[in-house]
Amino acid sequence: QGLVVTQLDVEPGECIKVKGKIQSDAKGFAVNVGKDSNTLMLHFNPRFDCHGDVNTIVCNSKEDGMWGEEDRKAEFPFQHGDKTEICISFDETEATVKLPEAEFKFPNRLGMEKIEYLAVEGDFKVKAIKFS
Ligand SMILES: CCCO[C@@H]1O[C@H](CO)[C@@H](O[C@@H]2O[C@H](CO)[C@H](O)[C@H](OCc3cn(Cc4cccc(C#CCN)c4)nn3)[C@H]2O)[C@H](O)[C@H]1NC(C)=O
Repeated sequence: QGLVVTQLDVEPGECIKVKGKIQSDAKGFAVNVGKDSNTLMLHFNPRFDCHGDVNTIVCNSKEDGMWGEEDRKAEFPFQHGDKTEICISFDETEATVKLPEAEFKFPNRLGMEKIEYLAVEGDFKVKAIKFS
C-alpha cells in the first residue's frame, strides 16, 4: 500500500503536487484523487507494462466502487527512473494533470466539488507532496 492522505479539503483551482521518482523497473503506478478509495474523480494510471498495456496512461473514475469508462491517453511522457512532479487540479467540468512536459484533461464525471483523498500506488517513490 502506498501513500494515502485523507481529510483533505482541496477546492477548485487549487493544486496537489506529487513529487517523486519512478522506479527503474516500474511496471506501473497510479495517482488517485477523490472522496475516498471507492469514489474517485481521477485514477491516473501510467502503465509501462501491465494489464497488457505498454507505455500507456489509463485514466478512469470510480463511483461507489465501480470503475467508469477508461480513457487512454496518446502521449506517454514518462521513463523508468525519471524524477517527476505531477500537479493535479480541477474545476466543475474537468481535472487537469500537469507534468513537466505534458498536460492531460479528464472529465469531472462525478461533479465533485472538493478532493478529500489522495493515494499514490505502485512503482513510484514519493519524495514530497505540496498543496497550493
Ligand atoms: C480487455 C478486457 C479486460 O479489460 C481490462 O480490464 C481490466 C480490469 O478491469 C482493466 O484493468 C483495471 O483498470 C482500472 C482502471 O480502469 C484500474 O487501473 C485497475 O487497477 C486497480 C488497481 C490499482 N492497484 C494498485 C496499483 C496500481 C498501479 C501499480 C501497482 C503496482 C505494482 C507493483 N509493480 C499497484 N491495484 N489494482 C485495473 O485492474 C484493464 O485496463 C482493461 N483493459 C482494457 C484494454 O480495457
